[in-house]
Amino acid sequence: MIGNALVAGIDSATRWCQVVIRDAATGERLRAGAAPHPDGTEVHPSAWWEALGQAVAAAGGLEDVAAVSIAGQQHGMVCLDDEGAVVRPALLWNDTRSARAAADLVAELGGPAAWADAVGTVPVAALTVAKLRWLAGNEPARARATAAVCLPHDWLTWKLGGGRDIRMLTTDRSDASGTGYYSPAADAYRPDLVQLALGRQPLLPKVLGPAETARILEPSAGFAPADSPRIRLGAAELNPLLVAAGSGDNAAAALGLGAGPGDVVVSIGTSGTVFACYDAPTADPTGAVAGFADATGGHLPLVCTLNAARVLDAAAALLGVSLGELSRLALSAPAGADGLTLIPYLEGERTPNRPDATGTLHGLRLTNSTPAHLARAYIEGMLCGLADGLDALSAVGVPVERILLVGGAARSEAVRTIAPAVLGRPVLVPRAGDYVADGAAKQAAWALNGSAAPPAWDVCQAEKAEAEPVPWLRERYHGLRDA
Ligand SMILES: Nc1ncnc2c1ncn2[C@@H]1O[C@H](COP(=O)(O)OP(=O)(O)O)[C@@H](O)[C@H]1O
Ligand SMILES: O=C(CO)[C@@H](O)[C@H](O)COP(=O)(O)O
Repeated sequence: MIGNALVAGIDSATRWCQVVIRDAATGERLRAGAAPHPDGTEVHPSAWWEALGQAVAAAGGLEDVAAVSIAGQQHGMVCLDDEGAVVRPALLWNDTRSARAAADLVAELGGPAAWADAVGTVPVAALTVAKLRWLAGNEPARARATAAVCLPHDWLTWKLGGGRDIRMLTTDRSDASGTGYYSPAADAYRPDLVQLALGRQPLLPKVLGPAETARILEPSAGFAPADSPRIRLGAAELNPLLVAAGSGDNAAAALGLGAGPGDVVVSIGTSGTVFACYDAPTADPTGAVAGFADATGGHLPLVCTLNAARVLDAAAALLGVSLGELSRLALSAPAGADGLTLIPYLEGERTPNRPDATGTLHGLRLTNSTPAHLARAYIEGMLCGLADGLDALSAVGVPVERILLVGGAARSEAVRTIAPAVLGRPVLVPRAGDYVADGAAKQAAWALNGSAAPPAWDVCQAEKAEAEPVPWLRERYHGLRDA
């Protein structure tokens, strides 16, 4: 029974940390706070801890909160020595230096199908397993010093619990499934694949079930971590704080949105992701669909692109306009931008696996060399990349009945207007919200009340956006993408 208990959900994303505090029984949103993370694809975990402290303080602290759960950016490699000290800055999901290592691992196990069978996912640079191989090959001393390997949400959960003994590290199925050395179909680590990547066996976090508790922090035990006075975790007279298992950020978003069978979430944030809650594991040998686990005990087939909202940031910077003006410009140009097409691989690409690719603008003419055409081409190109993700999910048998469009770029009117045309179906656009943090808050409430299912709070009011599909635009894109 959770009465009027409060729960906190934390989203430790690539570029910032967001904290949301809700009523555990009703789901009412009470307070929130945020703080930025440093830029870059290699970040010291202490920066996440610092930001988490600032975000918690901005959200009014956790003194009155009964349970907390942390969702985090997936795949980042956090290496700890046997004393629990960080061995090197974490390599993040969007760091592509491990592309060669991923290709080597794929070949060494016998090809993409062997990986899809083993762990549901074919390694690319993003996956932790590839980063481990990169570490072994490029920083052997640091590889030898690595006594434990964990993920961003695992590390933060452990820090919240005092962060001393590496044997106390925990993770959950959803985030473990993004390492490349955990099989969500078998619900087990694959130590042989860790051995293949690193040449030895570091300690791996214990994998908790979706509603399990990672730690209970007793006030009398003085649980406020000494190195972060900004996290005001509670005074002695207050109740214990339950720390739930946490999850990967996309799994938390699915939980926060209440995505059900037939729902596909298209999230346009720092990463572009297309994913669905699904009842069976997937094993896509093409590598397009990663066979991740969700945060409820099921599966989360997912396609991830590196080029999403930041493509629009780049377009706005190029044109010297705000994001609002970029949207207005794009909507003033015709569908297809009079032949102007962007292949949006500005950061290389993960799906398709082209880590060294660059972006290309095709079809420039005098008539379409305008800010409006350029704005339209950037948005259409970015959306074409995500539409390919939708096709890839369908190809592995995932039903697509409703599309939920979320993420920072869904705030753009042009994105909301053009998305149904490019994706070829109507989209539901939930009101802008912190769905990852909301999912984490639901998980905290679930662990707290010990019920069979997560709370059914409805935090997601959505509007429908419809448009005439433009299949010719995608055909043109495909021709240029594969040229
Ligand atoms: N109105 C807008 N138009 C286009 N992009 C936007 C708008 N508002 C925010 N964004 C972009 O959304 C991105 C952040 O998305 P978000 O989903 O919050 O991030 P993350 O994936 O890191 O959690 C940023 O690149 C930001 O510029
Ligand atoms: O790598 C993936 C999914 O496989 C990314 O989705 C990361 O989990 C980072 O997410 P954001 O910071 O964009 O939310």
